[in-house]
Amino acid sequence: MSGYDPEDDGAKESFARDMSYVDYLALDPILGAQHRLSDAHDEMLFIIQHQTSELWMRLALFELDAARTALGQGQFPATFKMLTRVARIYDQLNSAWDVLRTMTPSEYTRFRDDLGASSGFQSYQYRLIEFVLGNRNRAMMKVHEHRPDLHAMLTQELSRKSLYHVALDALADGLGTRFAPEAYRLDAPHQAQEDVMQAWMQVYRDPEAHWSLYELAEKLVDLEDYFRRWRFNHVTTVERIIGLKRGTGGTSGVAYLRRMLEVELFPELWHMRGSL
Ligand code: HEM
Ligand SMILES: N[C@@H](CC(=O)c1ccccc1NC=O)C(=O)O
Repeated sequence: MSGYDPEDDGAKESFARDMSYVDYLALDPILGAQHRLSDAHDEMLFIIQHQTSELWMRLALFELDAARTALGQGQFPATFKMLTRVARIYDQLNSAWDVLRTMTPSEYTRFRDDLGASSGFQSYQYRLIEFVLGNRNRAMMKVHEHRPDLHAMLTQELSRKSLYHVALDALADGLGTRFAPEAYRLDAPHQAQEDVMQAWMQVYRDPEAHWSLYELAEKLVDLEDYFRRWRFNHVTTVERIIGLKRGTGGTSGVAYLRRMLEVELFPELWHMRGSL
């Protein structure tokens, strides 16, 4: 495109008084926030990988919260669209591990000590996502006590119904039934309930009769499937990079992360499949 001058083409070029791309996207704070603590080349990758993950998690939270509201109002198509978007976000996060995996243990050790006791274990957005979905463990909030604002955000989330609780309301309404209160505990991980499992089985045995609930169930399973892949990619990357060392956050590291692979967000949706 030799000789091309955007001005001849009508491109606006003076932004002294108008909002520009840089202004709108707040690129100064965002692109000025990569503060390496070492001179290790790979630390830049490490920081950006985490910052981009946190940005995608921000969007995931935004969508999950809106999906929860829409579902509470019986707006199934809008809910499905947002849940599909969250699954796509996880697809993005899952692919991103391929970039981080280019870092070897030799390269990571060059700056690991500089990380101190900081760890993804302290990602409040990750914990909020778990809380919104229904995996609620108050013990995970303790690391945020030094930040009353973040602690309050997590506490506030525990006072609301989880996305799964709202899905169970929709399920109960659709089938004209009610579930025992154990299904609705606000501040504990959701435990599989027999009545809920029976209800989902009713839906799967006659999908045509309960199409919206059937679609909702599959969206939730899809979401959990992607979420599980994220956990698996994380633990595999961690093992590849630090082996069985303890985590900077103080946990057993890979052993802890393997244990987390067993978490079930929507247990009845997985358990009932073997009985169909
Ligand atoms: C070199 C790469 C990485 C290593 C070696 C690593 C290591 C670890 C370890 C050992 C833990 C357990 C907690 C601890 O004691 O520190 C952990 C937790 C965690 N990490 Fe990473 N991690 C890496 C990359 C990432 C990335 C890219 C993210 C994306 C945000 C992330 C997010 C998390 C989260 C959310 C937890 C808490 C998981 C839970 O409680 O279930 N990590 N990580
Ligand atoms: N827990 C990691 C350190 C780590 O990965 C980390 C450190 C600071 C900020 C984010 C991190 N990512 C995930 O845990 C480790 O034990 O090496």
